Amino acid sequence: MTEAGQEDTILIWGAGAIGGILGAYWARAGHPVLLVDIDAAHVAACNETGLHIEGPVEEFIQAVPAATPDQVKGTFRRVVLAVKAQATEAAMKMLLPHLADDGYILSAQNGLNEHLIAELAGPQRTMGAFVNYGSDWQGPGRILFGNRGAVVVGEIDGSIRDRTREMFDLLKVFEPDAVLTENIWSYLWGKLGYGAQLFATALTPDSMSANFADPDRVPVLIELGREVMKVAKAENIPPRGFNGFDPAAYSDTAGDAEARASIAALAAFTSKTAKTHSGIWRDLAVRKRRTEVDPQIGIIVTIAAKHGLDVPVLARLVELIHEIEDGKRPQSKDTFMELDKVLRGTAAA
Ligand SMILES: NC(=O)C1=CN([C@@H]2O[C@H](COP(=O)(O)OP(=O)(O)OC[C@H]3O[C@@H](n4cnc5c(N)ncnc54)[C@H](OP(=O)(O)O)[C@@H]3O)[C@@H](O)[C@H]2O)C=CC1
Ligand SMILES: CC(C)(CO)C(=O)C(=O)O
Repeated sequence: MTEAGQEDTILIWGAGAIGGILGAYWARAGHPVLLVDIDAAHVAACNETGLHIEGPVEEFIQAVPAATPDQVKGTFRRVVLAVKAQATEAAMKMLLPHLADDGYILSAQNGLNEHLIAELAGPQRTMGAFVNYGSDWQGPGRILFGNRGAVVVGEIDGSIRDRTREMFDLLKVFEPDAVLTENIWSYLWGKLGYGAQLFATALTPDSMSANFADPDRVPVLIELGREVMKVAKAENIPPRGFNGFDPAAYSDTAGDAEARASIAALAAFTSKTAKTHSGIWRDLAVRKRRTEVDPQIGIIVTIAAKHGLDVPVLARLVELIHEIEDGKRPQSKDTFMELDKVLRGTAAA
């Protein structure tokens, strides 16, 4: 599909909601891009009719070359990995033969995938990113761009290199307010806090905003933020805020008023998107597939245990998501309120 020697083409591995948007914007701006996805129908649609970006942010159709993994030839200097976290290892095995020795992989994912990428590709070939824009893969060749959101790039060792500035400039093509950081882990841990809250919203059929606005659910949402921030502190990471999520509001020195204000800000931010529900909700309710709960939330429980910390609400959240995945529980407010029982110490042993 792509000839050897085309090292400057940006390879986007995983061309769904997040990768597809990046690819469409970069291609429109004249950057050479190749989308790679295991969904053959999506690849065919991108090649035949172009990628349709839909929704309130911008609507356009962009021609972008696309390939399935087996069709990719040659090596590339810049690879963006945008698969779900649980697909990282399999995708890495497919893409590593195509990564130039002096190239890098940018993780445009939720979670701490940069650790696994660094293990497999080497820390020198790993770059971190935090993305909080909202998008949904709708079907072959169609992606909803629901809302703009924070976009941050940084090296995993905190250095700022020519390649980091180059990627920063590329991200600004797509998101003018993108940020270049010397501490990408701060943002990734901030997103883990927000991510835990989003996983809880996916226990119900309700929108993200309706969950954040429900007074019954606020204590649990606050506690999830607090548990994640406690673990971040033990890891010596000072989490950064974005788009209504204020990590300081969940610290051990903050009171309920600060935490409630952050939840209200999240209710407001999530009310202004065409992507009304999280990707987790979508995996469960629409795509009927397993979620990223183990690499995103399970990993926090594991890290907490290493520090001797108790995170019972996070641990129960992992169980409840698995029970929904396994068809043992519905997405309902009752399921959400199982977390409240843990918080109040009234859960059955
Ligand atoms: N969507 C959003 O609004 C946001 C998502 N994120 C994060 O971004 C990451 C990507 O999520 P998102 O774009 O939503 O996910 P999508 O499922 O929309 O896109 C991922 C794409 O990668 C494909 N894929 C899976 N395995 C491989 C592989 N081995 N090689 C090539 N392609 C593969 C998938 O195919 P198939 O579906 O057939 O498996 C799918 O088309 C996740 O970590 C998510 O949490 C972060 C912020 C916002
Ligand atoms: C923050 C959000 C909701 C995208 O905006 C997300 O990360 C998700 O869908 O999981």
